[in-house]
Amino acid sequence: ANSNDNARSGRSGSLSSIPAHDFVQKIDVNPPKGTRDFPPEDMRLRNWLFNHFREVSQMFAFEEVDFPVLESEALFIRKAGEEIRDQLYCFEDRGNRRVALRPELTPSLARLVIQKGKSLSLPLKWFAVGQCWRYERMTRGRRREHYQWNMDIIGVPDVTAEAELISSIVTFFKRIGITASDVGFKVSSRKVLQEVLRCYSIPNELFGKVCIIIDKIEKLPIDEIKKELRSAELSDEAIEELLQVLSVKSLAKLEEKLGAAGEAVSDLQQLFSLAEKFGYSEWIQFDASVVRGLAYYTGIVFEGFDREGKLRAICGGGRYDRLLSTFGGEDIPACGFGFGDAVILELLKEKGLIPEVGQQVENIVCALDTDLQGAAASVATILREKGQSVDLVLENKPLKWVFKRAARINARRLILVGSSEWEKGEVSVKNLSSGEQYQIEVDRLE
Ligand SMILES: CC(=O)Nc1cnc2ccccc2c1
Repeated sequence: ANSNDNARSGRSGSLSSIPAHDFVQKIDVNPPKGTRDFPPEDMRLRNWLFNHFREVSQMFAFEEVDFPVLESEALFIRKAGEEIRDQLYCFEDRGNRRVALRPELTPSLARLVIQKGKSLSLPLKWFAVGQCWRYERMTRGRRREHYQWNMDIIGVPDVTAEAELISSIVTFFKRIGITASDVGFKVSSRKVLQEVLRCYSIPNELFGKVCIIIDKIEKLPIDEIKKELRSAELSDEAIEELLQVLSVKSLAKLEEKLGAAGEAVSDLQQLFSLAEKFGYSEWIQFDASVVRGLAYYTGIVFEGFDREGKLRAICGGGRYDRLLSTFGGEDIPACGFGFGDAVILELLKEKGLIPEVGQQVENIVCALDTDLQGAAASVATILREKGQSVDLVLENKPLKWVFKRAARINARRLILVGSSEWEKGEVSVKNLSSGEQYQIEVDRLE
């Protein structure tokens, strides 16, 4: 039995005579593997970032939504060989239900759209900022959670929707000081793959799987890619043609290859001309090799990248016109993107753009002796009712301590409640930036 048992059974004398600390097992005070705490300074930076996510979303008239972090596992079971599936944080709950911590937000959004069905008036413009999870063997020491900003447009079949989404991300980048020389967007369409596969009469079911294999093209040796494509029943001829098309460097060359009649070329041409109207042409480039690693994309796909090539993709998205029917709903055209909270902070660090977000408190209020603690509380309440922030000193502390705290919380002014002033209904105020000092009736404080 461990020492706790002794304590409980009292075998070793009465508890009070023994310091409790002998018995309590120290728990691990770190957060679970792959997860983070957000102490105040980190939380201020996170709020700074998420406030920009929200302000841009609202500037584009998107409405905020959210979903449970816990979903039925079935929502994420796809058979296309995605990494996100291999790392699903899934388990059986105490009701023997197969559940999962969401690895992404889009399937939950699709579920809610189906649930709401006809009561929704299209188009929907929804955004969310939510924590997403993956279960990786800690061999890779990577994080198991991150926060993702998503924006989705549901009910618009035109590439005007994708153009709008890219515009919102460009707006976000500009707000935080990132320029077109720092990052760009690689843009392509999965209809390119579709048109090639159709020439080789590859069945549609294989489309998702082929995309997931192609998405690994920069991570695996080309022979491995070919091997996986062969095991997906593609002929060598189809594989060669596929890899050929994926290396096309311009929209003009693509048109030569696929002809101008196909949707792939016309969608991309429309997107690039819209980009000009939106004013973000210098942010985007055609890159046939972009397919993204999610099986459900069906059209335009794009990803934000750092031009120095040091970091992983900053964000990514695309059109997913067939997702709802995979859950038994009626298909509604849709597109969206996901923007994680990790890579962007690495980029901001690289560019020296991490903002100084200190605590900002307007007032620190302190009673000069204990029998004025109530008076100090009433002063704090008056100021708070005027909408001001107040750090009320809650114990009888020496002035030296109060000044140190005032500096640490970056208070604008110090309000001292002293007996002689209080008898006149006044307090004494010290402006902590100018040093100016004066007495004033509390009601005249603003
Ligand atoms: C760089 C990083 O933290 N990526 C990350 C971290 N956690 C995740 C959790 C779920 C899905 C994708 C994830 C991706």
